[in-house]
Amino acid sequence: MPELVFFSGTMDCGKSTLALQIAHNRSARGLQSLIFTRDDRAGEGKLSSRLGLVTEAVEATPELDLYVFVVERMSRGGKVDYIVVDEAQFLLTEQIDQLARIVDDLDLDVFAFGITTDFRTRLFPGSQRLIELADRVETLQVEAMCWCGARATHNARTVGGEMVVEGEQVVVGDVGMGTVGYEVLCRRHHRKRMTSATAHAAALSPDVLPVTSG
Ligand SMILES: Nc1ncnc2c1ncn2[C@@H]1O[C@H](COP(=O)(O)OP(=O)(O)O)[C@@H](O)[C@H]1O
Ligand SMILES: Cc1cn([C@H]2C[C@H](O)[C@@H](COP(=O)(O)O)O2)c(=O)[nH]c1=O
Repeated sequence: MPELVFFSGTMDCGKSTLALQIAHNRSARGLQSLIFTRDDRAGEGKLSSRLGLVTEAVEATPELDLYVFVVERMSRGGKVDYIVVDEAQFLLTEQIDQLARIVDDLDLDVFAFGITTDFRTRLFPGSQRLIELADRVETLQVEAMCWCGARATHNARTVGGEMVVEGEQVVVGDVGMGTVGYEVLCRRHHRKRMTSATAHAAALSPDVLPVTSG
């Protein structure tokens, strides 16, 4: 039975790598993927992993009807055995509905990959719709870690090194890079707005040095 599967997690937990692995393993068995992505850091029409692998993909712009795109490709004789979608959090809710229709009406598996929540800990609309519609939601097995060693469950945004909790929901970027950067944290440290830089600064502060007697 074909499925809509949502592989979700924080940034930097290996989602794009798994997407590429699924496509690689299936293509080794002669199965043809159709890969969609949206706003990958590597540029338009790319699916890229931090391990250095990158592949061509169809850019799922807001105007693109994914169901119609797949039907047209198949009716022109194109082989499509399954669908991979990366950065699925950026898709419109209607596009997630189109993915569900691809599974139900075209009998194709759809593997969608994306972060669940934004830097304010709020669901992205695309991820919310995936949680509502997916046959399965899978958490990735390789855990991203907070600086404290706990499992990272949330994404923090930093601007000029400072953690922020206000701003545009979508700002394409990477962990630990650029003026606007991201860091994965556990919930406790996301709540306390404590990034690795803040924690490091606090550890160096004389206020927290052990008090010696005498
Ligand atoms: N130099 C490296 N050596 C080994 N693994 C790495 C290296 N750089 C990144 N990774 C792995 O790649 C993961 C990020 O993969 P990626 O697919 O880009 O993540 P996501 O799509 O979830 O943001 C990291 O969590 C880490 O496991
Ligand atoms: C938390 C958060 C992230 N983003 C952006 C930053 C990256 O471009 C992608 C996530 O990519 P990854 O492959 O999962 O690392 O999402 C954003 O726009 N808004 C946010 O709140």
